[in-house]
Amino acid sequence: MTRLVLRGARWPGDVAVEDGWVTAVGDPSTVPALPGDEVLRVDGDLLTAGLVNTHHHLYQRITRGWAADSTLFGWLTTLYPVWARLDADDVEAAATVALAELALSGCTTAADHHYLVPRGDDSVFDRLVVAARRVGVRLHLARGSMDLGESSGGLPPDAVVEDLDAILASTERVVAAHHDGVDVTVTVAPCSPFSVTPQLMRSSAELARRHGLALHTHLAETLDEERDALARFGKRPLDLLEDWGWLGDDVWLAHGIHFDDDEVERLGAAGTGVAHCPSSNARLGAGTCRVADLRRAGAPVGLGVDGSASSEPGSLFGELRQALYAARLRRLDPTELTAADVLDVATRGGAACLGRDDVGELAVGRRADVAVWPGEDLLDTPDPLAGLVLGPDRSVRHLLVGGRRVVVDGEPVGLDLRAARADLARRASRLFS
Ligand SMILES: Nc1nc2[nH]c(O)nc2c(=O)[nH]1
Repeated sequence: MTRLVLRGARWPGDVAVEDGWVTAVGDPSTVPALPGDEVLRVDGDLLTAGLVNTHHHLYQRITRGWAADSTLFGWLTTLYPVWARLDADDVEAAATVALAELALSGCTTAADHHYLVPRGDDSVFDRLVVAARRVGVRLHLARGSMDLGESSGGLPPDAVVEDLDAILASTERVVAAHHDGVDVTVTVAPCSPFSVTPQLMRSSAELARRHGLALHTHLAETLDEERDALARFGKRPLDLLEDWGWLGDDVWLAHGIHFDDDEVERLGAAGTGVAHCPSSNARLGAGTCRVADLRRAGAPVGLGVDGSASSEPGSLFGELRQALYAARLRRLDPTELTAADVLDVATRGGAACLGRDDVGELAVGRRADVAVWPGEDLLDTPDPLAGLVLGPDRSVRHLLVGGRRVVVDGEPVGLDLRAARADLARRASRLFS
């Protein structure tokens, strides 16, 4: 197979890619020209490992801007009935646009927590895989689920929850149909403490461990969630999680904001990861994740966009700066999280949350998932990575996933994004007409 060499980058130098893997990184003497090389000039640009998005709800790209000033519970109760009207075509259309936008923002691996199965139609999971293959991004398909409706004390209306047995059977089907652990990785992902039964949490852990799959759920996102857990169970969310057998290094949690010191230590000791979603947390007034404390305690922390209904830009690149700002505001300390720290969270930290050691680093022996960031406006900055994180919003010039070109010259390959957005806008307007 032809070797592809990216030449002329300001950071970290030249990169060679063969058969989907990085085979050399460094100055031109480390990556000498070989006959037959294909060369991609990236003069003055900055290369990073592809960013890893550890939490998203791709379908929510169809409901941007709803319940704009609501808390999580108000936002959810406004949107559940709207989402109940979606069908599998809507989900595929929304996922296609959301994934293309993620790719443009440097994301090569995306975890999608999909817990909405309208009218029991679990072909939505097949459609998410279709969308990911069309765009070319690796998918961690978190088969979400809710089985605690309003009539049983849950937050969601009964119309959007599923039956426990149906959830487990469907999860088995989705694993058999799609899990390969490289391009598509299935995760077992009951939704949140106020939308699931303890039986679903325990059965999901059993199913996941039988197949060697990871577990994912929302936890400690809001004080409303904490009050609900205390009222219904007399326990804090993390204690419930532990009761359900979920405290382990095969688990990562979305948001993970409201942890006390002891809980931070327990998460670190267990190696349980946290998907930090700074824009969504701010948009919903949920709080600020203790990113630096969790990392110091040994818990993997990754970055997540969350759905575009609570994080409208849908840009993983944008979350880098947002994470840095949030951490510094929380502590009133500009050294709390550096640009290098947030890049580490968005790459190696995210990969660790997802249980992967083949992605998340631009290094020999890792998969060739590479983001090429335009660098011409950063030539006057002494620290190009700080300039990248702190600087203006940007999209990738090119994006490689396993050496495949997914974005070229700022455009998704093989997808008419303008037409896909127009189709999605038509579908979205139907929801409020
Ligand atoms: N930010 C979000 N939090 C959630 N909790 C829950 O149960 N669903 C959601 C969601 O869609 N977004």
